[in-house]
Amino acid sequence: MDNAKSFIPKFRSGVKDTNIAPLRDFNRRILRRSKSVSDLKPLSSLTSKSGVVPLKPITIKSTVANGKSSSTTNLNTITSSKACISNNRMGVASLKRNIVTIPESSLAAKRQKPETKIEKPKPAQTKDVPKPARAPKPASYDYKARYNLLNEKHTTLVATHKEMKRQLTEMKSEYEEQVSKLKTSESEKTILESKMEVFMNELLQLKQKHKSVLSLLQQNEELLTTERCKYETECKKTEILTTELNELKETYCTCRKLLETTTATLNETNGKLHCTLEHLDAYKSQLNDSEATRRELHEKIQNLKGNIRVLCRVRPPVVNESDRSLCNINYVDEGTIELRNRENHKSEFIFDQVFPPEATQMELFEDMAGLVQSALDGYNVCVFAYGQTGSGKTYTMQGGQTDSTVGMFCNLYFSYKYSVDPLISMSSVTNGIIPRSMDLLFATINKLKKVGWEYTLQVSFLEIYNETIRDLLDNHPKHHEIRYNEGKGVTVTNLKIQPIASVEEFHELMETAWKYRAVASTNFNEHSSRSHAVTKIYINGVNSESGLVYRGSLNLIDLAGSESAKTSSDERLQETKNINRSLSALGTVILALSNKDNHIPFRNSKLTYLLQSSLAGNSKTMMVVNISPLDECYGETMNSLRFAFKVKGVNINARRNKTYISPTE
Ligand SMILES: Nc1ncnc2c1ncn2[C@@H]1O[C@H](COP(=O)(O)OP(=O)(O)OP(=O)(O)O)[C@@H](O)[C@H]1O
Repeated sequence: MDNAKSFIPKFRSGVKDTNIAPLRDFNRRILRRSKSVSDLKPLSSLTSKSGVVPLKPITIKSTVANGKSSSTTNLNTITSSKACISNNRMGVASLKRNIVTIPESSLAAKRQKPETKIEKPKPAQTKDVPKPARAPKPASYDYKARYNLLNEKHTTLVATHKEMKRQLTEMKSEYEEQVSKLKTSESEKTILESKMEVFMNELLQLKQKHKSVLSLLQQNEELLTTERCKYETECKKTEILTTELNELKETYCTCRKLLETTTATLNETNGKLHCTLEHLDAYKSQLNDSEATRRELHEKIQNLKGNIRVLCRVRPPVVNESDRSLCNINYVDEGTIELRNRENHKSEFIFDQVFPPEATQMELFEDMAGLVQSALDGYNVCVFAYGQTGSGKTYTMQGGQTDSTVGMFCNLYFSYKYSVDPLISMSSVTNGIIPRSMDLLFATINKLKKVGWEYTLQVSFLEIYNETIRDLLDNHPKHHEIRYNEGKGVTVTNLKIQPIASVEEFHELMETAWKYRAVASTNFNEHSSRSHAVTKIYINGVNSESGLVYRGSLNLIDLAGSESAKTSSDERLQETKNINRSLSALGTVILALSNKDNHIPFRNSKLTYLLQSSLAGNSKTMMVVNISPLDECYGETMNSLRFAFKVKGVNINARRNKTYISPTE
C-alpha cells in the first residue's frame, strides 16, 4: 500500500517514469495484500483518473523520410503556419521552401497514420499542488476504511478520467479541425503547386526567352561592333572626302573665275569669229565668183585658142638614126614650120604650136594643161597623137626613157607655174600627156575641194585593131559594140570602167592595160603601131554649195601609124587599109565639122563613131602631129602635115556639159 501511495504521486506528477513497470509492481503488491482481483486497476483508468496531472500541449514528432534531417514541429505551429499560408497566400518561394522541407511522401504517410506521440503529461510540481491532508491510514484489517479510501480514490480517478476524456475529445475535434485545415491547405497547396508548375513553365519559357534574348543581344552587340567599325571607317572616309570636297570647292572657285574670264574671252572671240565668218562667207562668195570668172576666162582663152588645137612635134633622131640624112625643116616661128624637099621646094604649115626636137614633154604638156582644166569644168576633151609609125606618138602620149637634166628643170618650172607638187611633176621627166594629165587632174581636184567641189574619176582602156574593139582591162575577150544615146552619149558595150581614187591606182590600171596589149599581140611594136589606143577618163564633179554638177571626159588617143598603103608590105596591106580608112574617116568628120555640114559621117569608122561626142560641138580637141626628122620620111611627113592642117581649119562651137542639182542632192 505504501508503495502504492508512493507510486500515485509519482504517476500524478508524471515526472519520474512513464514506464508501466511500477504499475505492474503496484498491482502485484495490491494483489498480495488484498488478495482480491477487484483491487487491481488498469493502467488506463489510473492515468485517466488522475485529474491532478496538468496537461501539456501535445507535440507531434515528424521524421523526415530521408533521414538526413529531422524536425519536431509543434502542432500549433503547423496549424498557425498553415493558417498563415491559407490566409495570407504566401509567395511561392516561401511555400516551396516549406514543401521542400516536408516531402510529399512523408506528408502522405502522416495523413494516413500520423506519427503522433502524445507526450505524457508531466506530473505537477509537488510544490505547487497542496498536498491533501493525509487521511489516517486505515488499518490493514479495516477493509471498509480501506475500501472507502479506495473508493474515494476511484471517484477522483474517474473524474480525472472524465476530464482527460473531455480533453481528449477536445483535442480530437481540434485535431480533426487541424486535419481539415491541413486538407484545405493541401488542396491549396495542390493549386499552388499547379500554379507553381505553370509559373515554372513560364519561368522556363522566360528563361529560354531570356537565353534567346541574350544570344540576340550578343548578336546585336557583334553587329553593333561591326557597324561601329564601319561607321568609324565611314567617318574616316567622310573626313577624307570632306578634305577633297574643300579642295574641289577651291578648285571650283578657281575654275569658275577662270570660266568667267574664259567666257568673256569666248564672247569676245565669238564676236570676232562671227565677223570672221561673215568675212569668210564674203571671201567664199568672192572665191566662187572668182572661180566662175576664172572658168569663163579660161573658156574664152580656149575659144581664142580654138576648140581644136593642132600642135606639131618633130621628134629628134634616135640613136640608131645618127647616120641617116635629115629632112630640111625650118622652124619659122612658134607656130610655123617650113619643109624643103630635095628640090628645095618649100612647104609651110601654120599650127597652134610647133615643137622642135629639143622640146621637152613638159613644154608640150603646158599647152595641153588648159584642156585638163576644161575637162574638170565639164567639157569633153579629146587629144590625138597622129603621125606615121615611129614618129613619136607613143612617146608623146605615154612617155619614154630619156633622162634629161633640161627636162628636170622644165618640170620644176611646171610644178611652180601650176602649183603642182614638184614630186608629182618630177615623177618622171619623160612622162607623156597621159600620166601628166592624171597628175594634174588629181592635183586640181584636191585644190577644188577647198571651194566645195567633189570629183569622182573612172577610167577605161580600149584599142581598135582592124576595126575591132578590145577591152584592155579584161583578160577574157568579149564582143564590143559602140552605142550612141542622146542622153548618155557614146558608150561601148561590155567595157570595163574602173573607178580611180589616186594617181597610183591609175598607173596600176594603165600598166595592166599595156601589158595585156603586149601579151595579146605577137609583135608588140608592130601591133602597137597598127591599133588605135584609147584611154578615157570619166570626170564627174559636184559642188554641194552651189549645186553645180559638171560631167566631162578626157579622151587620150594614140592613133595607129598613118603611113600610106604604098609603103606597107602586102601582109600589112589590109591593116593599113583599115587604119587609113579610119584615119580618113577622122579627117572627113573633122572636115564636115569644119564646114558645119548637116551630116557628119561619124559612123564611117569605129574610131570616129567612138569619138563622136569628143569631136562634136560639145568638145575640145587637140591633135599632136608627130613627124619624123628623117629625110626618107618626107612624103609621110607631108601627108601628116596636110592632114593636120586640114583639121586645124575646123572651128568647133563647144558647149559645156553643165547641169544643176539641188544643194541637198
Ligand atoms: N620627142 C622625143 N624625144 C626623144 N625620143 C623620142 C621622141 N619622140 C620619139 N622618140 C623616140 O623615137 C622612137 C619611136 O617613137 P615612138 O615609138 O613613140 O613612135 P610611134 O609613133 O609611137 O611608133 P608606133 O606607131 O610604132 O607606135 C622611140 O624610141 C622613142 O623613144
